[in-house]
Amino acid sequence: MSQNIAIKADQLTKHFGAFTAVDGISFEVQQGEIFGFLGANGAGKTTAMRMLCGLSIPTSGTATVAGFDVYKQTEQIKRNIGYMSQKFSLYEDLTVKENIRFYAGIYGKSDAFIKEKTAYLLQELHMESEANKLVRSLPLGWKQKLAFSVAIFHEPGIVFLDEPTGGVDPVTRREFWNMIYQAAAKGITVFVTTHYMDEAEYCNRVSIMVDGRIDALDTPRELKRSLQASSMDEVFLKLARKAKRNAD
Ligand SMILES: Nc1ncnc2c1ncn2[C@@H]1O[C@H](COP(=O)(O)OP(=O)(O)OP(=O)(O)O)[C@@H](O)[C@H]1O
Repeated sequence: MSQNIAIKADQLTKHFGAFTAVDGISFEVQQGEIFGFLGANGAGKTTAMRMLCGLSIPTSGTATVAGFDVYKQTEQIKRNIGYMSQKFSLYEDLTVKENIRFYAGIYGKSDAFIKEKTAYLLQELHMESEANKLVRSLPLGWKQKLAFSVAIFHEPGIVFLDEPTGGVDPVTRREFWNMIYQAAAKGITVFVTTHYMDEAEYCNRVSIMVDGRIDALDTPRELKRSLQASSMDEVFLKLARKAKRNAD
């Protein structure tokens, strides 16, 4: 069966001066896959993700995202992906509706598309009565769901999520993951970092970064089997224990 490759990295590397933040990582992510990108604090996840999103030029190595080159085609990458950063970038002093309109406008969507899809989205999120409220006034979990919805509003093929569920309760995280599954079921490739090991179990495949390198990459089931671990928590602890790099 031939599958489409959404993301391909080969020896991708990033130096900051003499420090190697990302050290020759290589992997492929298939279209529609939920790919977990794990690692301890400071392992290099955000740096790697920023290179893949066309936000930071690599020092060496190669990578393509949605078929576009991370050195030469960063604008095409940005148009074809969604990105939810750790400090997810909703405007707190705009309303829910204004935020949606703002981001949809960046991607050049028509007024008709924005109007129809906004109505659908607010209904899906059960946020119709919040439409005209400032984002500042929303609970964190709602903001995160809204930020995710905004990140995929322009219907990209790939979405990058950098610790999208930090700081919210398990029920809200579970609801967030239902949204991720729905996106993946529509064929959107999901590249997600998380520190929650229960979330790692929800991924199709998981890579674990240690000190800038990918130390393990497989399905959660296979990782547990090969490391003789009963949970992803244990897998993570066994690998992360080897880290020499100090977290910030
Ligand atoms: N602009 C920069 N200049 C210098 N060093 C940097 C820069 N950005 C990141 N680093 C360093 O690179 C390393 C990897 O950082 P990165 O943020 O990619 O890690 P991470 O795995 O995403 O961590 P976290 O889980 O805490 O977000 C860290 O030691 C960090 O201090």
